Amino acid sequence: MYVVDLKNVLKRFHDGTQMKVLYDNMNFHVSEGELAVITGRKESGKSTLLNMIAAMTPPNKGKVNVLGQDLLQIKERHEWRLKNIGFITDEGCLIPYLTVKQNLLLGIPTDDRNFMKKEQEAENILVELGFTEESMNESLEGLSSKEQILATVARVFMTNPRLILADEPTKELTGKEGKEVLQRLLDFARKQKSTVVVVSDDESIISQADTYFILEECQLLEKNKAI
Ligand SMILES: Nc1ncnc2c1ncn2[C@@H]1O[C@H](COP(=O)(O)OP(=O)(O)OP(=O)(O)O)[C@@H](O)[C@H]1O
Repeated sequence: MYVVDLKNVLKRFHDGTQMKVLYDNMNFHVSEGELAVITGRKESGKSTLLNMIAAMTPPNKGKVNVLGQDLLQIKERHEWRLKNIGFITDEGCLIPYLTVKQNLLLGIPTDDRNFMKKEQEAENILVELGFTEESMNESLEGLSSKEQILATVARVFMTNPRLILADEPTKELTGKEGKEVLQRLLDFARKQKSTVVVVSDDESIISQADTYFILEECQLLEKNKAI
């Protein structure tokens, strides 16, 4: 079974003056545990593709099946997404004045009988991602951009998602820092056996991909990794 399976997908938007076709009769699939990397020129539809896989925007035609589920048939899309998908972008979704650890434990009351277990889990994830005791107890706004993105990654891993979608998560970082964040993300995903679809043109990530695609002329073309 494919974790992501798009068949004959058409997606178009009207920008007010004309119709823009992003994909036409496009097919794309990713197997369980794989790392698929997607690149493409600006505004070719990379973010829209991840949004479609996360059931945030439907195709105009064709089928989108994710984790064995026809997305058009899901009634509670938000719940389904929270349960199954980890979405990582460079836009912060955490609360700046809370500490990293508090952000990871958000929504779990301290008197919940699982709180201590969850706290331990949060600490383990943060240590794995390179946080120290001190930095995990620092408010988010006191951290570097690199640490803030790693905190977002940690929050996603707290939900143990089967599928991780990452949309240029390190766009705002320098080459070296960006590579480090992506590498930590991939190492952790591999350990959790999550399937990953990442939009990135970082060559060190492309070289580790199981499959590598370029979004071009309304199609996802599979490319040889030797670029
Ligand atoms: N909800 C929408 N309504 C109208 N047009 C949209 C909508 N979402 C995306 N588009 C258009 O679709 C095109 C592709 O957008 P998308 O963000 O998916 O591309 P991208 O490849 O991720 O771009 P970038 O490389 O700049 O991040 C753009 O022209 C964008 O304006």
